[in-house]
Amino acid sequence: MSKPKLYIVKIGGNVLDDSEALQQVLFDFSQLSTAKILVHGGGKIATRLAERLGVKPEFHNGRRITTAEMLDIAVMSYAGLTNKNVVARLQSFGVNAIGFSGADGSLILSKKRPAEPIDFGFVGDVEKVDADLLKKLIDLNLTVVFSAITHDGNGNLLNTNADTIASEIAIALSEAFETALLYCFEKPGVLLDGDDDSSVISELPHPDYKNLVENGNVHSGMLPKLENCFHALQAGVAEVRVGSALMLTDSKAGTRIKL
Ligand SMILES: Nc1ncnc2c1ncn2[C@@H]1O[C@H](COP(=O)(O)OP(=O)(O)O)[C@@H](O)[C@H]1O
Ligand SMILES: CC(=O)N[C@@H](CCC(=O)OP(=O)(O)O)C(=O)O
Repeated sequence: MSKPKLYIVKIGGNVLDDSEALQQVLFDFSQLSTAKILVHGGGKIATRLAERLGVKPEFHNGRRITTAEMLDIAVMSYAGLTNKNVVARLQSFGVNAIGFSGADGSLILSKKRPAEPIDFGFVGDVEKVDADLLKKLIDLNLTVVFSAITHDGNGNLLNTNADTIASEIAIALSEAFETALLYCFEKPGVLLDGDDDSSVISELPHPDYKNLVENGNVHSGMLPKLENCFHALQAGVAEVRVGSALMLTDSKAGTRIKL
């Protein structure tokens, strides 16, 4: 018997930061007729909140260093304001959305990243996703909305990259579902030329990706995103695409990642 389809859709910081773009992506998400899970980031919003609160955001090679103060802000911003806004908007579209961090129901357990070679602070690497509980929530017709916060099982919350949360959830649910992992961001796909939106690469197999990295066509946030994509495919996720909200209504939109 074939498995039921499950969409895991991740929305990035620039989309969350643009009220109209967010409304469109959430509406399109609400129209998916199969089971679905939403994962959101919000790095940009947390950085702005930190600045407003007089906390200096710190980064190493573009990746956030989560100090104790920054962790508090991340929890307030991701698991609080952003998560609840997304849930409320989905409710307005008739989706029975329920917002969680990884600590809720212990849905995502993580481990604090070692301080060597670089100390990223209170950052968690995903150890376990409770696929059974997620499946039960899906069976209840609930649409889970995850923020980028997990826990270590010892009472500590940890900041966890939202792209990684999305790929680990997709992997954990791939036994029970035919999983489609969609990374929605502000561009139409992986671009050959970052400044030219018409240069979308429609299919990206791993050898081509390696060439793009060598030639500098793919850089910064797109590097870990694509690493998550290939990891997900290797671990049994059926379909992985990167692109704009158009992917939710058009199966040909965005960049299809291949092994
Ligand atoms: N070849 C490429 N095509 C598209 N975007 C790219 C490319 N190389 C680097 N990028 C950058 O990657 C960013 C997306 O990564 P990131 O900011 O982590 O996404 P998200 O908004 O999902 O968190 C884009 O905003 C863009 O600046
Ligand atoms: C550990 C880590 O990288 N945490 C991310 C979580 C938010 C996120 O992933 O947001 P985007 O998807 O909008 O980038 C951060 O604090 O920036």
